[in-house]
Amino acid sequence: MYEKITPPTVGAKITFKNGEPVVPENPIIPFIRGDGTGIDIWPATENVLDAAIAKAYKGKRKISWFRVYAGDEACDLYGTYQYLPQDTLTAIKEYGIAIKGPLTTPVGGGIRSLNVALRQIFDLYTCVRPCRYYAGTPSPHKTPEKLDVIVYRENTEDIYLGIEWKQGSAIGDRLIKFLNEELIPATPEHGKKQIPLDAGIGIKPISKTGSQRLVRRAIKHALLLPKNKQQVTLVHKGNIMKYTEGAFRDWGYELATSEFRQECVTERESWILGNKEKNPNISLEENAHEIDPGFDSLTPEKKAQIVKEVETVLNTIWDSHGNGKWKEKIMVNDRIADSIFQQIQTRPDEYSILATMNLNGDYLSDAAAAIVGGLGMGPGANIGDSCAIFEATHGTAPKHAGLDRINPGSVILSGVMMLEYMGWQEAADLIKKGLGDAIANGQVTYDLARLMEPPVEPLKCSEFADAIIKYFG
Ligand SMILES: NC(=O)C1=CN([C@@H]2O[C@H](COP(=O)(O)OP(=O)(O)OC[C@H]3O[C@@H](n4cnc5c(N)ncnc54)[C@H](OP(=O)(O)O)[C@@H]3O)[C@@H](O)[C@H]2O)C=CC1
Ligand SMILES: O=C(O)CCC(=O)C(=O)O
Ligand SMILES: [Mg+2]
Repeated sequence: MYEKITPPTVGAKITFKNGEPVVPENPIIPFIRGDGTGIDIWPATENVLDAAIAKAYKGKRKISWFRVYAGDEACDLYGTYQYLPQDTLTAIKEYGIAIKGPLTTPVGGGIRSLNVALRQIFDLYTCVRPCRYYAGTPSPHKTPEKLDVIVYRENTEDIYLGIEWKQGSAIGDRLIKFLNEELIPATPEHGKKQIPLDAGIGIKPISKTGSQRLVRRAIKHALLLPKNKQQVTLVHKGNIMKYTEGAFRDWGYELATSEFRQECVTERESWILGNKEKNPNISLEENAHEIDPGFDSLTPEKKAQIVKEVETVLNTIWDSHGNGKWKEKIMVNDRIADSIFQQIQTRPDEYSILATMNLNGDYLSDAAAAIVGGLGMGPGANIGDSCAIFEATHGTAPKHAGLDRINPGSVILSGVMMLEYMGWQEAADLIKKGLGDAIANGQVTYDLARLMEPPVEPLKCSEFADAIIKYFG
C-alpha cells in the first residue's frame, strides 16, 4: 500500500463520526517534519507532546508517531519534484489526524504551496488560529493580555484556489481580451473600465457554501466559550469587493439568523431591541433613525427599507430576544478588514472570534500573533469534516534553520490544539502550564529573550522544550 514508508506496528486508527474524531488510546498520528526550521522544531514538539501524555495518562495513552514526507525531504526520499508523495496523502487520509511543520513555497513561480494543497486535498475548510497571551511574554503592544481572539479563516477558496494567469501568457491575454471586449461591456455597472493589457490575472471565488460552512463552525465554537466571549465578527472588505467579500458578510448573517436563530443576535438587531427596551413607545421611524446615524440624508427608498428592517426585527424576534434576552445570545457583528487590524490593537478586548476569508485570515493571524508575542506564539489547526491537520501560523524561517534557536512554541501549541481536538485535555493542560511557567520565569528562546526587560539569556529551541517539561509540575 505504501511505497517507501511503513506505519508503526503498534497503534490504532482515528476515525470520524458526524464530523468528530473517535480516538483510540494508542492512535497512530502521521507527522511531517517540515522544511527550514522544521528540523529544529519537530523534535522539540514531539518531546513535549510525548512527555505530557506520559505524565497525564501514566502509560494508558500514547501516540504512535508515523513519519511521512513532504517538501524538500520528500524530494530527497522520493525523487526530484516529488514534493507531496502519494504515500503521504494515503497516510493522512487513513489516519485522519496529522501534524506538520512548515513547508517552503517559492515566490513568483515554481511549485504552488504544499500547505495550501494539503488543505484543499483534504477539504480542511476551517483554519483555526487562536491568539492569546501568556503572562510574561514580551510584546510590542502595551496591553497584550487584552487580546484573546480566534481567527476562523476559510481555508479552501479565495485567491488561494491558485487560479491565475501570468502576464503575457497566451490564455491570460485571451482572458483579458474576452473580459475587455465582451463581459465588461455587457455589465453596465462596470462602465468603461478596462483591464490593462499587461496585467496578470487572478480569480477570487468566494462561495456561499464555503462561507457558510466556515461561519457555522465559528458559531458552534462561540457557543462553547464563556458568555463574555460569545461573539463572532465577520471580517470582510465588502465595501470594495461587493460580490465576494460583501457576499461573505451577507451569507454569514443569513446563516446566523436562520440556522442559529435562537442562539444568535446581530449587532443591528441588538440596537433595535435595545432602543425599544429603553423606550417602549418608540416609533419604527424613530428606531430606524437611532440605528442609522445618516438616516436624514438617505433616499426615501432607503429610509423605507430601514423602517421595514426595524419592523421585521420587532415582529420576528421581540418575543424570543427582547427584554434583554438578546444579551444572553451570541453576538454576530461585522467589521471591514482594514478597520479590524487597528481595532485588535486599539480595542482588543472587544473581539473574540474573527471569521473571515482566506487572504484576510492569513494576514490577520500573523498580525494578531505579533500582539501576543510574535510568530513563535501562533498555533493553528486546519479542520474538515473527516480530517484535521495541525500546523503553526508561521513559515520555515529559513535563516534560523538548523541552529537549534527558533521558538518551537507555535508548533507545540498546535500540538496542544490537537490534543484538545482528540479530547486529551489533561495532557494539553500540562503543556499550557509548562509553557506559561517557562515564559513567566524568563526561560525563553531568542525571539522573546531579545524583547524582555531586562534582557535574558536565550534558551536553545531544544532547551525551551525541556523547560516546558520541567514546568509541568
Ligand atoms: N504553513 C506553512 O507551512 C507556512 C509556510 N510559509 C513559507 O515559509 C517560507 C518563509 O516565509 P517567511 O515569509 O520568511 O515567514 P516565516 O514565518 O517563515 O518567518 C518570518 C520571520 O518570522 C519570525 N518567525 C517565524 N517563525 C518563528 C518562530 N517559530 N519563532 C520565532 N520567530 C519566528 C522570524 O523573525 P526574526 O528573524 O525577526 O526573528 C522569521 O524570520 C516561505 O516559503 C513561505 O511560503 C509561510 C507561512 C506558513
Ligand atoms: O503556504 C505557504 O507558503 C504560506 C501559507 C501561509 O502563509 C499561511 O497559511 O498562513
Ligand atoms: Mg500566513
